[in-house]
Amino acid sequence: MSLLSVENLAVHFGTHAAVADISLSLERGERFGIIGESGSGKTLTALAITGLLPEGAIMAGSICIDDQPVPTNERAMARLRGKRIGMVFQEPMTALNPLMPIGDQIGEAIRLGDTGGVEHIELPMLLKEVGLENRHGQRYAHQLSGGQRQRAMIAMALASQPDILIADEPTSALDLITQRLVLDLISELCTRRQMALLFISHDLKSVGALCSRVAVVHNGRFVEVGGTGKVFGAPQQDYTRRLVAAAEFKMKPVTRPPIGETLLEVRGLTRDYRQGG
Ligand SMILES: Nc1ncnc2c1ncn2[C@@H]1O[C@H](COP(=O)(O)OP(=O)(O)OP(=O)(O)O)[C@@H](O)[C@H]1O
Repeated sequence: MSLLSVENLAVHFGTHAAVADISLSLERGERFGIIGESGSGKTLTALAITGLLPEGAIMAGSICIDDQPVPTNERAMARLRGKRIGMVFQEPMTALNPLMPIGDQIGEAIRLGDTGGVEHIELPMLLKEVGLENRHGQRYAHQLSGGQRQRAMIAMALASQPDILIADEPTSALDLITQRLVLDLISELCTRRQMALLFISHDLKSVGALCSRVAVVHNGRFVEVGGTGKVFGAPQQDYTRRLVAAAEFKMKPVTRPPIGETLLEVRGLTRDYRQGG
Protein backbone atom coordinates (compact mmCIF):
# COMPACT_ATOMS: atom_id res chain seq x y z
CA MET A 1 0.00 0.00 0.00
CA SER A 2 1.40 3.41 -1.02
CA LEU A 3 0.96 6.42 1.22
CA LEU A 4 0.37 8.60 -1.86
CA SER A 5 -0.14 7.37 -5.39
CA VAL A 6 -0.79 9.54 -8.42
CA GLU A 7 -1.65 7.89 -11.71
CA ASN A 8 -1.86 9.45 -15.15
CA LEU A 9 -2.45 12.92 -13.78
CA ALA A 10 -3.31 15.50 -16.43
CA VAL A 11 -4.24 19.17 -16.05
CA HIS A 12 -5.68 21.16 -18.95
CA PHE A 13 -6.62 24.78 -19.44
CA GLY A 14 -8.91 24.68 -22.46
CA THR A 15 -6.81 22.99 -25.14
CA HIS A 16 -3.50 23.66 -23.35
CA ALA A 17 -2.16 20.54 -21.62
CA ALA A 18 -0.13 21.97 -18.70
CA VAL A 19 0.42 18.56 -17.05
CA ALA A 20 0.21 15.27 -18.97
CA ASP A 21 0.34 11.69 -17.83
CA ILE A 22 2.22 12.12 -14.55
CA SER A 23 2.45 9.14 -12.21
CA LEU A 24 4.31 8.90 -8.92
CA SER A 25 4.12 7.13 -5.61
CA LEU A 26 5.38 8.04 -2.20
CA GLU A 27 5.96 5.77 0.78
CA ARG A 28 5.93 6.81 4.43
CA GLY A 29 9.08 8.80 5.24
CA GLU A 30 10.21 8.87 1.61
CA ARG A 31 11.54 12.06 0.01
CA PHE A 32 10.71 12.63 -3.61
CA GLY A 33 11.83 15.65 -5.61
CA ILE A 34 10.26 17.17 -8.70
CA ILE A 35 12.63 19.28 -10.72
CA GLY A 36 12.20 21.24 -13.93
CA GLU A 37 12.41 24.70 -15.39
CA SER A 38 9.88 27.45 -14.84
CA GLY A 39 6.47 26.71 -16.35
CA SER A 40 7.11 22.96 -16.68
CA GLY A 41 4.12 22.00 -14.50
CA LYS A 42 5.63 21.43 -11.05
CA THR A 43 3.28 23.67 -9.07
CA LEU A 44 0.17 22.46 -10.89
CA THR A 45 1.13 18.88 -9.99
CA ALA A 46 1.27 19.87 -6.30
CA LEU A 47 -1.96 21.85 -6.52
CA ALA A 48 -3.74 18.91 -8.18
CA ILE A 49 -2.63 16.59 -5.36
CA THR A 50 -3.88 19.02 -2.73
CA GLY A 51 -7.13 19.84 -4.54
CA LEU A 52 -6.20 23.48 -4.94
CA LEU A 53 -6.12 23.82 -8.72
CA PRO A 54 -7.01 27.29 -10.00
CA GLU A 55 -10.34 28.02 -11.63
CA GLY A 56 -10.51 26.86 -15.23
CA ALA A 57 -8.20 23.89 -14.68
CA ILE A 58 -9.58 20.52 -15.71
CA MET A 59 -8.02 17.52 -14.06
CA ALA A 60 -7.91 13.85 -15.08
CA GLY A 61 -6.23 10.83 -13.54
CA SER A 62 -6.33 9.35 -10.07
CA ILE A 63 -4.89 10.42 -6.72
CA CYS A 64 -5.04 8.05 -3.74
CA ILE A 65 -3.89 8.26 -0.15
CA ASP A 66 -3.49 4.87 1.54
CA ASP A 67 -5.07 3.42 -1.61
CA GLN A 68 -8.26 5.47 -1.07
CA PRO A 69 -9.17 7.96 -3.81
CA VAL A 70 -8.96 11.51 -2.48
CA PRO A 71 -12.41 13.09 -2.28
CA THR A 72 -13.47 15.43 -5.04
CA ASN A 73 -15.86 17.39 -2.85
CA GLU A 74 -14.29 20.62 -1.64
CA ARG A 75 -15.05 20.29 2.13
CA ALA A 76 -13.87 16.70 2.41
CA MET A 77 -10.76 17.61 0.45
CA ALA A 78 -10.04 20.57 2.74
CA ARG A 79 -10.30 18.24 5.78
CA LEU A 80 -7.95 15.74 4.20
CA ARG A 81 -5.54 18.50 3.26
CA GLY A 82 -5.44 19.66 6.86
CA LYS A 83 -5.02 16.23 8.37
CA ARG A 84 -2.87 14.23 5.96
CA ILE A 85 -1.04 16.77 3.81
CA GLY A 86 0.85 19.85 5.01
CA MET A 87 1.90 22.45 2.47
CA VAL A 88 4.64 25.04 2.34
CA PHE A 89 4.78 27.43 -0.58
CA GLN A 90 7.34 29.76 -2.05
CA GLU A 91 5.97 33.03 -0.72
CA PRO A 92 4.58 32.77 2.83
CA MET A 93 3.30 36.39 2.71
CA THR A 94 0.49 35.27 0.40
CA ALA A 95 -0.45 32.34 2.67
CA LEU A 96 -0.26 34.11 6.05
CA ASN A 97 -3.03 36.41 7.27
CA PRO A 98 -1.45 39.90 7.55
CA LEU A 99 -3.98 40.97 10.22
CA MET A 100 -3.47 38.18 12.73
CA PRO A 101 -0.37 37.49 14.88
CA ILE A 102 1.30 34.39 13.53
CA GLY A 103 1.00 32.59 16.90
CA ASP A 104 -2.80 32.91 16.64
CA GLN A 105 -2.73 31.55 13.09
CA ILE A 106 -0.60 28.58 14.09
CA GLY A 107 -2.89 28.06 17.15
CA GLU A 108 -5.90 28.03 14.84
CA ALA A 109 -4.21 25.43 12.62
CA ILE A 110 -3.51 23.31 15.73
CA ARG A 111 -7.19 23.50 16.79
CA LEU A 112 -8.40 22.56 13.29
CA GLY A 113 -5.95 19.67 13.08
CA ASP A 114 -6.59 18.33 16.60
CA THR A 115 -8.08 14.87 16.22
CA GLY A 116 -8.69 14.56 19.97
CA GLY A 117 -6.03 11.85 20.21
CA VAL A 118 -3.29 11.63 22.82
CA GLU A 119 -0.80 13.36 20.54
CA HIS A 120 -1.92 16.86 21.50
CA ILE A 121 0.39 19.56 20.25
CA GLU A 122 1.05 22.89 22.02
CA LEU A 123 1.89 26.21 20.37
CA PRO A 124 5.15 26.91 22.28
CA MET A 125 6.34 23.39 21.49
CA LEU A 126 5.60 23.81 17.78
CA LEU A 127 7.25 27.26 17.65
CA LYS A 128 10.34 25.80 19.27
CA GLU A 129 10.35 22.85 16.88
CA VAL A 130 10.62 25.19 13.88
CA GLY A 131 13.23 27.40 15.54
CA LEU A 132 10.98 30.33 16.58
CA GLU A 133 10.61 31.86 20.02
CA ASN A 134 7.36 32.62 21.85
CA ARG A 135 7.82 36.35 21.20
CA HIS A 136 7.78 35.67 17.43
CA GLY A 137 4.30 34.22 17.88
CA GLN A 138 3.03 37.65 18.95
CA ARG A 139 4.22 39.33 15.77
CA TYR A 140 2.42 39.92 12.50
CA ALA A 141 3.82 38.44 9.28
CA HIS A 142 5.32 41.74 8.14
CA GLN A 143 7.25 41.98 11.44
CA LEU A 144 9.17 38.77 10.71
CA SER A 145 12.12 38.12 8.40
CA GLY A 146 11.61 35.99 5.27
CA GLY A 147 13.19 32.98 6.98
CA GLN A 148 11.05 33.43 10.11
CA ARG A 149 7.90 33.71 7.97
CA GLN A 150 8.81 30.47 6.21
CA ARG A 151 9.36 28.82 9.61
CA ALA A 152 5.89 30.05 10.65
CA MET A 153 4.45 28.51 7.46
CA ILE A 154 6.20 25.23 8.25
CA ALA A 155 4.73 25.32 11.78
CA MET A 156 1.23 25.77 10.29
CA ALA A 157 1.83 22.89 7.89
CA LEU A 158 2.91 20.68 10.80
CA ALA A 159 0.07 21.69 13.14
CA SER A 160 -2.15 18.78 12.13
CA GLN A 161 0.77 16.33 12.20
CA PRO A 162 0.45 15.37 8.53
CA ASP A 163 1.97 12.27 6.94
CA ILE A 164 2.96 14.12 3.80
CA LEU A 165 4.67 17.50 3.49
CA ILE A 166 4.52 19.20 0.11
CA ALA A 167 7.08 21.96 -0.20
CA ASP A 168 6.91 24.00 -3.40
CA GLU A 169 10.10 26.03 -3.84
CA PRO A 170 10.05 26.87 -0.13
CA THR A 171 13.39 28.67 -0.17
CA SER A 172 13.60 30.48 -3.49
CA ALA A 173 12.71 33.84 -1.93
CA LEU A 174 15.44 33.52 0.74
CA ASP A 175 19.14 34.36 0.86
CA LEU A 176 21.62 31.48 0.58
CA ILE A 177 22.34 31.05 4.30
CA THR A 178 18.65 31.17 5.26
CA GLN A 179 17.86 28.76 2.41
CA ARG A 180 20.27 26.26 3.90
CA LEU A 181 18.82 26.66 7.41
CA VAL A 182 15.23 26.18 6.20
CA LEU A 183 16.20 23.11 4.12
CA ASP A 184 18.00 21.63 7.12
CA LEU A 185 14.88 22.24 9.20
CA ILE A 186 12.61 20.52 6.65
CA SER A 187 14.98 17.58 6.47
CA GLU A 188 15.19 17.26 10.27
CA LEU A 189 11.42 17.47 10.70
CA CYS A 190 10.76 14.82 8.04
CA THR A 191 13.17 12.45 9.78
CA ARG A 192 11.83 13.13 13.27
CA ARG A 193 8.16 12.86 12.29
CA GLN A 194 8.59 10.11 9.67
CA MET A 195 6.87 12.44 7.18
CA ALA A 196 7.02 11.82 3.46
CA LEU A 197 8.26 14.82 1.49
CA LEU A 198 7.28 15.96 -1.98
CA PHE A 199 9.84 18.64 -2.70
CA ILE A 200 9.44 20.87 -5.72
CA SER A 201 12.34 22.96 -6.93
CA HIS A 202 14.36 24.13 -9.87
CA ASP A 203 17.52 23.89 -7.78
CA LEU A 204 19.30 20.57 -8.35
CA LYS A 205 21.56 21.11 -5.35
CA SER A 206 18.65 21.35 -2.90
CA VAL A 207 16.89 18.34 -4.43
CA GLY A 208 20.17 16.38 -4.35
CA ALA A 209 20.65 17.24 -0.67
CA LEU A 210 17.11 16.39 0.41
CA CYS A 211 15.60 13.70 -1.81
CA SER A 212 16.38 10.07 -2.46
CA ARG A 213 14.30 9.94 -5.66
CA VAL A 214 13.65 12.59 -8.25
CA ALA A 215 11.46 13.15 -11.30
CA VAL A 216 12.53 15.55 -14.03
CA VAL A 217 9.56 17.34 -15.54
CA HIS A 218 9.57 18.98 -18.96
CA ASN A 219 6.56 20.43 -20.76
CA GLY A 220 4.22 18.90 -18.18
CA ARG A 221 5.62 15.35 -18.45
CA PHE A 222 8.07 13.33 -16.39
CA VAL A 223 10.97 12.68 -18.75
CA GLU A 224 13.18 10.84 -16.25
CA VAL A 225 12.52 9.33 -12.81
CA GLY A 226 14.96 7.52 -10.54
CA GLY A 227 17.37 7.64 -7.64
CA THR A 228 18.71 11.19 -7.24
CA GLY A 229 22.38 10.13 -7.44
CA LYS A 230 21.75 8.17 -10.63
CA VAL A 231 19.59 10.76 -12.38
CA PHE A 232 21.98 13.63 -11.63
CA GLY A 233 25.17 11.54 -11.92
CA ALA A 234 24.35 9.66 -15.13
CA PRO A 235 21.33 11.29 -16.77
CA GLN A 236 19.74 9.24 -19.53
CA GLN A 237 17.70 11.95 -21.23
CA ASP A 238 18.97 14.94 -23.18
CA TYR A 239 16.78 17.32 -21.22
CA THR A 240 18.16 16.08 -17.88
CA ARG A 241 21.70 16.33 -19.23
CA ARG A 242 21.09 19.95 -20.17
CA LEU A 243 19.58 20.70 -16.76
CA VAL A 244 22.56 19.12 -14.97
CA ALA A 245 25.04 20.92 -17.25
CA ALA A 246 23.32 24.26 -16.58
CA ALA A 247 23.47 23.65 -12.80
CA GLU A 248 27.16 22.68 -13.00
CA PHE A 249 27.89 25.81 -15.00
CA LYS A 250 26.19 27.89 -12.33
CA MET A 251 28.15 26.18 -9.55
CA LYS A 252 31.57 26.45 -11.22
CA PRO A 253 33.88 28.88 -9.41
CA VAL A 254 35.02 31.80 -11.53
CA THR A 255 38.75 31.58 -12.17
CA ARG A 256 40.26 34.83 -13.24
CA PRO A 257 43.41 34.77 -15.39
CA PRO A 258 46.06 37.41 -14.75
CA ILE A 259 44.97 40.75 -16.17
CA GLY A 260 47.72 40.82 -18.82
CA GLU A 261 46.57 37.48 -20.19
CA THR A 262 42.92 38.60 -20.24
CA LEU A 263 43.88 41.58 -22.39
CA LEU A 264 45.80 39.38 -24.78
CA GLU A 265 42.81 37.02 -25.02
CA VAL A 266 40.51 39.92 -25.74
CA ARG A 267 42.79 40.94 -28.59
CA GLY A 268 42.99 37.33 -29.81
CA LEU A 269 46.72 37.29 -29.22
CA THR A 270 47.05 34.56 -26.57
CA ARG A 271 48.28 31.82 -28.88
CA ASP A 272 50.95 34.00 -30.51
CA TYR A 273 52.06 35.26 -27.11
CA ARG A 274 52.35 31.72 -25.67
CA GLN A 275 54.25 30.57 -28.75
CA GLY A 276 56.60 33.47 -28.20
CA GLY A 277 55.23 35.24 -31.30
N1 LIG B 1 -4.37 29.60 -13.86
C1 LIG B 1 -3.75 29.25 -15.01
N2 LIG B 1 -4.35 29.45 -16.21
C2 LIG B 1 -3.75 29.08 -17.36
N3 LIG B 1 -2.54 28.48 -17.44
C3 LIG B 1 -1.89 28.26 -16.28
C4 LIG B 1 -2.46 28.62 -15.00
N4 LIG B 1 -1.59 28.26 -14.03
C5 LIG B 1 -0.53 27.71 -14.66
N5 LIG B 1 -0.70 27.70 -16.00
C6 LIG B 1 0.24 27.19 -17.01
O1 LIG B 1 0.58 25.86 -16.73
C7 LIG B 1 1.97 25.62 -16.97
C8 LIG B 1 2.62 25.03 -15.75
O2 LIG B 1 2.59 25.99 -14.68
P1 LIG B 1 3.24 25.69 -13.25
O3 LIG B 1 2.89 26.85 -12.37
O4 LIG B 1 2.87 24.35 -12.80
O5 LIG B 1 4.80 25.74 -13.61
P2 LIG B 1 6.05 25.55 -12.62
O6 LIG B 1 6.89 24.46 -13.19
O7 LIG B 1 5.61 25.40 -11.23
O8 LIG B 1 6.80 26.94 -12.80
P3 LIG B 1 7.63 27.84 -11.72
O9 LIG B 1 8.91 27.11 -11.45
O10 LIG B 1 7.85 29.13 -12.47
O11 LIG B 1 6.76 28.00 -10.51
C9 LIG B 1 2.56 26.96 -17.45
O12 LIG B 1 2.62 26.93 -18.85
C10 LIG B 1 1.57 27.98 -16.93
O13 LIG B 1 1.54 29.09 -17.78
